[in-house]
Amino acid sequence: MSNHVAPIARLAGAIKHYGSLTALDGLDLMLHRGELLALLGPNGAGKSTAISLLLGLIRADAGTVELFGLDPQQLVARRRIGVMLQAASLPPTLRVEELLRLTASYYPAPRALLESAELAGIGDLLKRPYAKLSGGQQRRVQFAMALCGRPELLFLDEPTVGMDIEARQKLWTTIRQLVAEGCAVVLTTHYLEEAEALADRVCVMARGKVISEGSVDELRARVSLKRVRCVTRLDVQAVAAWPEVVEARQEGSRLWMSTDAAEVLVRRLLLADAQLSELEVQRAGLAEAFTELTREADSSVSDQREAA
Ligand SMILES: Nc1ncnc2c1ncn2[C@@H]1O[C@H](COP(=O)(O)OP(=O)(O)OP(=O)(O)O)[C@@H](O)[C@H]1O
Repeated sequence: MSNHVAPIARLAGAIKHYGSLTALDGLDLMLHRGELLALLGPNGAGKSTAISLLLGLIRADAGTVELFGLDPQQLVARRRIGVMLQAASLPPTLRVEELLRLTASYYPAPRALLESAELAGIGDLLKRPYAKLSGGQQRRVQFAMALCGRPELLFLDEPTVGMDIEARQKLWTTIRQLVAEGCAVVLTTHYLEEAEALADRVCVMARGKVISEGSVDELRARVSLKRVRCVTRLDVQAVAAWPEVVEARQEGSRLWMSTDAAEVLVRRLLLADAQLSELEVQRAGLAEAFTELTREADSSVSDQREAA
């Protein structure tokens, strides 16, 4: 993505304190048109705080926060975005159709009602009262509300929590379609396969800062871990205690391990079990990369504390 084009959203050196707690500690983030950025990080990393700043819901204590080059609290900037937050409190007596019409009325050039409903897969829910829907159905309605204004930028905070597999796949397909049409998306998720499936770029946050940033492939390549799988009689707990094994677990008939010394581990496995079969070695997935990156960030903070 070209960096010469003005970003759609930008945080530069953003700092946010809640009392003595530092929620954002000089956060830098940038997003361009047609780009899907996944914001990952453990609980409390500052993801929702970063989104709240970009939505103009809270103010930064220091640093720059811009939406379309403007202060996010300006209505003209907010009319160009769609939002799906974690907790949505909506008037419970309204029917889905009424909620969608009401939301669309805030935007200058909204989509037709049926188009929004189709994109979110809620065509059959339009006449139903919102409060009577299941959690997953309510999330789909919230998605329809987020996209009904034809936004140039969508904020999706944990969008697929509570959705079944079919609803999640439908949402992913629609997100891809919107991005292909030029819409930018900021996605936060704890489902790493969701970031893996959708993101052009991933920012891993910890303690209010970006600790690693790149494409899914770049993040994977940045960590040295490999994933080893095989069918073996060896005991998972015994293998987990080997020094070259970072993590081990049983998955059905297979033993699954992550390691930073794949060759050493493979030699040891083959020596320990001559009957071992179906051996596979792969580069780490995003999940292992994420765990290793956040663990590195944790240990560098405790090293600094010990040195102080
Ligand atoms: N309104 C608030 N008042 C006080 N502390 C807050 C407030 N909002 C967030 N925090 C704190 O700021 C830190 C960052 O929170 P934030 O919700 O941004 O994290 P997050 O990465 O979105 O976490 P999660 O993955 O759990 O949603 C946390 O320590 C949280 O407890």
